[in-house]
Amino acid sequence: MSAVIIDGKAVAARVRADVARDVAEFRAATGRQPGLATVLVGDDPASAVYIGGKRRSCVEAGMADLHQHLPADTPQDEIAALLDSLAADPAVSGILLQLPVPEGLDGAALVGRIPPEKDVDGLTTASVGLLARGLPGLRPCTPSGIIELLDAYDVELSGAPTVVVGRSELVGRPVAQLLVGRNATVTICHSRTRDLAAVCRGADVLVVAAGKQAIIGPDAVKPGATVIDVGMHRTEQGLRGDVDFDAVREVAGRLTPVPGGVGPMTIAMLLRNTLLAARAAAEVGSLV
Ligand SMILES: Nc1nc2c(c(=O)[nH]1)N[C@@H](CN(C=O)c1ccc(C(=O)N[C@@H](CCC(=O)O)C(=O)O)cc1)CN2
Repeated sequence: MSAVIIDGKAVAARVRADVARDVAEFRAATGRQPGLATVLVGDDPASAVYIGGKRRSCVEAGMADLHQHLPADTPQDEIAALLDSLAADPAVSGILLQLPVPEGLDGAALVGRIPPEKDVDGLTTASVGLLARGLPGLRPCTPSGIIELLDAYDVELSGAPTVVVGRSELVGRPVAQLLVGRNATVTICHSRTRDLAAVCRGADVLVVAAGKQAIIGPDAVKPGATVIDVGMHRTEQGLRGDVDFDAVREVAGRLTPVPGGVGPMTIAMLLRNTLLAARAAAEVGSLV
C-alpha cells in the first residue's frame, strides 16, 4: 500500500482563491479594503522569505499590504509603540509580528500588544483563551490549516483516536484544542513521553510537530492512518519533515509531504483570518 499524498499547495490555492473572491465582495459592499500589517524585526533570512510570501499573497487577494521592517537593535518599547499605533489604526484589519524576534527582545510581550480582534496569527493570550473556551476568535494559522487539510481529504475526526506529537504554543497545543473541538479523542505526546512509537501506533490521525527530523518512522504508524507532518528541516538533500516520508508512505493511508503539505496552508489561513477580522470590524461578519 502507498499513501495518498495530501496536496497542501492545491488546498491552499483553493482557500486563497475563495478569500480573493470574498475580499472583492467585501470591498464592493462596504467600500473598505482589508489591510494586513506585517512587522519584521531584524534580518533573519527565513523570516524575510516568509514575510515576502505573506505580503505577495495579501496583494494577490486584494488586501492592502502595510509592512513595517525594523532593524534588529530596535528597542522593545519602540516596537511596542509601533504595535499600539497599528492597533489603533482603522486601516489595519490584522497585525502579525514575524517570529522569532531577535535575541534580547521579549516576543511574547510584544505579541501581547496586539488586540485579539486584530490578532490574525491567533497567538495572543486572549486568542489562546478564546480557543481554550471554544469561544469565537481568530485561530492560529498552521493549526487551522491542518484542520482544513483534514477536511479537504474527508478525514473522520469525530471520535477518532488522534495523537499530536509536540506541545508548542505555535502548533502542538492549539492543534490539539482544535481537534478536541471536532470531537477527536486526543493524546498529546512530548519529549518525556514513554514509548512514543507505541502511543503513535494507536492513532488513526497522527499530527507530528516535534521539531526533530524523522522522529516518526513506520514503526510508529498504524496501517492506513492519516499522518500530518508539520516539521521543516533544511538538509543537504533539501527540505525534510519530522516524518521519515519514504518509509512511512508505505504504511500510512494519507500523508503530507514536506515541502508542499502543511506549510502553504499557513499563509492561506492568515489571509482568511485577515478577511474575518475586516468583516468583524465592519460589523458584516463574525469571527469563527
Ligand atoms: N508570526 C508568525 N511567525 C511564524 C509562523 C507563524 O505562523 N506566525 N510560522 C513559522 C513560519 N511561517 C510563517 O510565518 C511559514 C513557514 C513555512 C511556510 C511554507 O510555506 N513552507 C513551505 C516550504 C518553504 C521553503 O521552501 O522554505 C512548505 O512547507 O511547503 C510558510 C510560512 C514560524 N514563524
